[in-house]
Amino acid sequence: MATPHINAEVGDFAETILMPGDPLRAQFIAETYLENVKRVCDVRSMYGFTGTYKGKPVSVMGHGMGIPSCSIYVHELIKDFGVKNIIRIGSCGAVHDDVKLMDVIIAMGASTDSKVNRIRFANHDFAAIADYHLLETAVNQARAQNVAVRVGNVFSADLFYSPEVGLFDKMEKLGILGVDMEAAGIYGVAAELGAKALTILTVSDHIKRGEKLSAEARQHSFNEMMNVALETAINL
Ligand SMILES: O=P(O)(O)O[C@H]1O[C@H](CO)[C@@H](O)[C@H]1O
Ligand SMILES: O=c1cc[nH]c(=O)[nH]1
Repeated sequence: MATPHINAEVGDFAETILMPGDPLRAQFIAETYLENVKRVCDVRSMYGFTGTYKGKPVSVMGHGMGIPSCSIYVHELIKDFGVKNIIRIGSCGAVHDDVKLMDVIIAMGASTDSKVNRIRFANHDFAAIADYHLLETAVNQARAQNVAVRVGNVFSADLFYSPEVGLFDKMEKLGILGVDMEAAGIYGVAAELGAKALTILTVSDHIKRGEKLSAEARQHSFNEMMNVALETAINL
């Protein structure tokens, strides 16, 4: 039955869903990679699609920007629509000298300045981590496709434009590979509701060097990440 944010029916989504922040990236993926595609929801133009990839069912849907937005969609997809595996496919900023635009990062864990996981966990630190099977499958699929991936810790920030002087230097020192705005929240929702989650990111900005991809490139050019995510989705 439809929820306040997803106007689909039970059974409309596959067990595994790919989720970018941008609903137009979701549409691009559905139109470019999936066959037999049906648009299954469109509330607030947050488009969701289900189709097949190499004959196996896969869904793709946007989740918006920031932990509050993605938490609503991921919660309802798991609880109301039976989705079992969430694979976020996002963009991120880099802070390390040796990480460059278009590099692909797999978030083994996600640090954050958001309080959501403390709210879930009696104000204690919660280690927001990827599901190991999803992680291992993604690494294996990347190797099979000769896609170089970095695997490690990312940082999910509440603010895209951070006023905290020096925060990015601290991140670099602590080995944070990329900065996004959702991974830690999605890992928290998945843990709370007993689902599996993974985040794969493509570097769209170098925060320290001031380098940026265009909006068009963020929507249409992340093919290596899409291929790794789609092959992961059908090899679980
Ligand atoms: O490209 P997406 O998946 O939206 O991810 C990143 O891009 C947005 C900010 O530009 C935030 O949602 C951030 O996490
Ligand atoms: O959250 C994000 C996403 C892309 N680039 C950034 O700098 N931060």
